[in-house]
Parts: sequence; structure tokens; C-alpha cells
Amino acid sequence: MVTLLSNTDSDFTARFEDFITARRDDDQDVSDVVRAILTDVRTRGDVAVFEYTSRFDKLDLTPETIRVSPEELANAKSHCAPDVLQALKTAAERIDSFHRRHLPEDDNYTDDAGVSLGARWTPVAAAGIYVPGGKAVYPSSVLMNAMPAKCAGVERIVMVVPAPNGDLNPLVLAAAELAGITEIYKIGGAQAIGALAYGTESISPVDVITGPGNAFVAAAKREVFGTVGIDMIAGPSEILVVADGQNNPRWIAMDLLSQAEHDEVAQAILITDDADFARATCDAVEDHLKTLPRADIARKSWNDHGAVIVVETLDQAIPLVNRLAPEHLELAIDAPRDMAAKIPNAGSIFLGRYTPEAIGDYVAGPNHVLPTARSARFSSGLNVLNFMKRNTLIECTRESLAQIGPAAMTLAEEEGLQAHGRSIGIRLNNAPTEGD
Ligand SMILES: NC(=O)c1ccc[n+]([C@@H]2O[C@H](COP(=O)([O-])OP(=O)(O)OC[C@H]3O[C@@H](n4cnc5c(N)ncnc54)[C@H](O)[C@@H]3O)[C@@H](O)[C@H]2O)c1
Ligand SMILES: N[C@H](CO)Cc1c[nH]c[nH+]1
Ligand SMILES: [Zn+2]
Repeated sequence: MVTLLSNTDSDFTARFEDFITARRDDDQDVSDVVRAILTDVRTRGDVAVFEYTSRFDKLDLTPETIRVSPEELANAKSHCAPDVLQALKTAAERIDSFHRRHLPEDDNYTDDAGVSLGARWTPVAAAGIYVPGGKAVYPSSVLMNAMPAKCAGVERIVMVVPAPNGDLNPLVLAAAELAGITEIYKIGGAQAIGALAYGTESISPVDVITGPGNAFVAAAKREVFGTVGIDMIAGPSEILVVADGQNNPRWIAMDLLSQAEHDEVAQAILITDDADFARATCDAVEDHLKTLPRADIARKSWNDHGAVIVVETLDQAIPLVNRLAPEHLELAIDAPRDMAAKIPNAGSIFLGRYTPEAIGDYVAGPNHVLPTARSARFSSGLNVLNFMKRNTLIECTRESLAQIGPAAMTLAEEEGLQAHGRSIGIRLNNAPTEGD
């Protein structure tokens, strides 16, 4: 049964916090499983990856078959309808043009003391991109990962995607081909993340791993962070809709189900100031579930992880949204930008009654790989910077070193770090010590 809360109930705060905590506890169980898989992959390499792929994806791999062949890649397009390929191209162009705008510029200048300073952006050498494929196929996620990596100038892009029972969706491969990705492995889950992070006999390790996935994938990325960089925690999908009573409940119900249908542990939440509208939306959810092919998944998600929260005024939704920090936030209200200005904690915000979340999943342009599990409090959606790092550059002349050096020497003295101070003084000949 979907969780129903009203902020006029005396126990509202406690129940709201319980709702948040329950989800965090589920994540802990998954992390234990994932740690064991990662240790195994790190120790036994390919053999462990093959065993887990056989167990979870019912696919027996060998060193010869783990990688998608050039023929498989080249043939994929012929299995896709022209209008579908055209839609993929439209998506690719829009994603590319949005992400290209965010390429950072280098900064070089000489300051008043005569010190030349710079900040220079460089791409990582190798990126591993995770494309989910357990319960649905995600050609769109190929593009969402690959386009920013390409924009950033990453030389080696390695894609992993599970192929349950050996089935690899042709459009997933067509998307990879469109993006110019040729190194693709038929593996998924925590074992794929381990292979990318630690390397195996078949796969050289990468520097950064990006992309969305189920709870196992998200937990694995969290675990390997430090060995490699990661974009963020992008786990099971979430949607939070703030809607007033002016909306069509059938529209809002479908928006909630659009994310619930991803995964039994996806999360859909409605916050409204209209109790009648809340009831009508719940009825509409039940009605839509009768017609959706993925109703089993969506129903379990809605019943186990969904929530409907009725507030007295829409302003009271704001602190709740910031606390929940959802992956996707729809503001189906008048003046949505006024509310959006007060909500820093959301992965992507969909403004107004004509911006369903699904448009952002495919073609709007911004990335659909977004922070989940409340990590939108501190992280952002996938973007070009996830594939880049910044080097700083410092160049002193003797004169500029003489200007700023003494302050550094003073601080080094205070820290008790003699070699630091003397490495400056030795150049300025003002800290003469025997042997310098
Ligand atoms: N946050 C985002 O940006 C975003 C974007 C797109 C999709 N998603 C999410 O990605 C997920 C896709 O999930 P999916 O399952 O379809 O594909 P997936 O590729 O993420 O997961 C499939 C893999 O999970 C592993 N697995 C399954 N059951 C397991 C178990 N019991 N123990 C250990 N490993 C197990 C298997 O190795 C399998 O290959 C959904 O949760 C969806 O909501 C999130
Ligand atoms: N809603 C997902 C992100 O949580 C992305 C996606 C891909 N395809 C459909 N939806
Ligand atoms: Zn979606």
C-alpha cells in the first residue's frame, strides 16, 4: 500500500523521517552482497566475471565472446527501423549541443606580484560507461553517457552492458556506433563495475566510471570510488511531483508511473495541497496500471516505495522536497520557477504542466543520469566535467618569488616544516644555512 501522509497529522515528522530511513536500510543489505562480488572480481579477474554473468544474466562468456565484435556492431543498425534511428539521432544532437555548452575554459593570468597562474582542464584518459540492461533496455543511456565523454575529449571509452540470456538490444549497439564507441563488453552489475575499476585479463582498467544502474550497480560504484573516479550515485529512478488541484490527475498519475515502471525499488512521490486531487491521482494510478505492460514492476514500486503527502499549503512542500532531494522533480503548479528558486536539492527540475519528466529521459538535452538516494544534496547530473580534471599551473620568477616567498617561509616556520621554508629561502639566498 502506498504510504499516505498528511502534514497536519501529529506524527507526521516521525513518519516522514521513517519513510526516508527505510530506504537507506535497504541500500545497506545490497552493499554487503556487492562487496563480496567486487573482492572476487579483484582477486580472480575474468573467471569471477564469467561466473557472476552466468549466475545473474544466464550467459556463458569466454575471453573470445565477452567483447562485442566489430561485425555485431556494424550489423546492429540493420535491425533498427529508420524512424527509430532518426529519433536516436535527434536525441544525440540535442544531448550533444546541451553538453558542449558546458565545456570549461582554461584560465591563465599573471597577478600583481608577477606570478603566472593557470587552471587547465584535461580529459581523463579512459572512461568506463555503464549502460543498464537487466529489466529494460536503455539506448538513451548510451547517448547520455557517451555524448559528454566525447565532448570532453576522452580518448578511450569503454562501454559495459548486460546481455541477459545473450540478448543484446540492437538499438543499444546502434547508439554506441552512432557515438563512435567500439570497445563494448557484454557484462553488467557489480561484476562489470569491478572489471572496469580493477581490470581483468580481458579488460584494461579505466580512470572513471559513469552511468546509471540498479541498486547493485550503484552500490558497486560507491565501493570502487577512490580506485577510480565516479560520476555520482545514480541508482533506481525517483520522481517527486509537486502538483496543485488544477492538474489532470491522469497526467500526474502517468508521470509517477513513468519512473515506477523502471524498477520495483524505484520511487514515486506526490506532494499536493489538495486531498481530493490526491485521491483522484491514486485512483488514476490504479486505472493506468491496468493498461501498462510493466504493471507488475510499477505496482510493486508504487505500493512499497511510493508516497502521497498532503500539505496545507504548497509552500510547506519546499522543505520536504529539499529533505528528500529527489532525482527528478516536477513542479506542476502556477509560477513553478518561483518554487524552483527555493529548491537547491533536486537532480533535474521539470517546470510547469507541460514538461513531463519523460521528455528529459530522452530528448530535452540535459543528462538523464542523475543523483538518487538523496545524493542530489551534494552532487549533480552527469556532465562533461565528470570526464575531466583540472590541473593548476604556477610559475614564479626570481622577482615574484621574492615578493610572495617570505610569507610562505613564515607559515612554514610556524608549521615547523623547515625544508619547506628553506626550499624557498635557498633560491632567494636569504635563509643561508650551512650546506644550502
Ligand atoms: N539514476 C539514473 O540516472 C538512472 C537512469 C536510468 C536508469 N536508472 C535505473 O537503472 C536501473 C536499471 O536496472 P536493471 O536491473 O534494468 O539493469 P542493470 O544493468 O542496472 O542491472 C542488471 C544487473 O544487476 C545484477 N543483479 C541483478 N540481481 C542481482 C542480485 N540479486 N545480486 C547481485 N547482482 C544482481 C546483475 O549482474 C545484472 O547484470 C533501474 O533501477 C533504473 O531505475 C537510473
Ligand atoms: N528515468 C531514467 C533516469 O532515472 C532514465 C531513462 C532512460 N529511459 C527511460 N528513462
Ligand atoms: Zn525514465
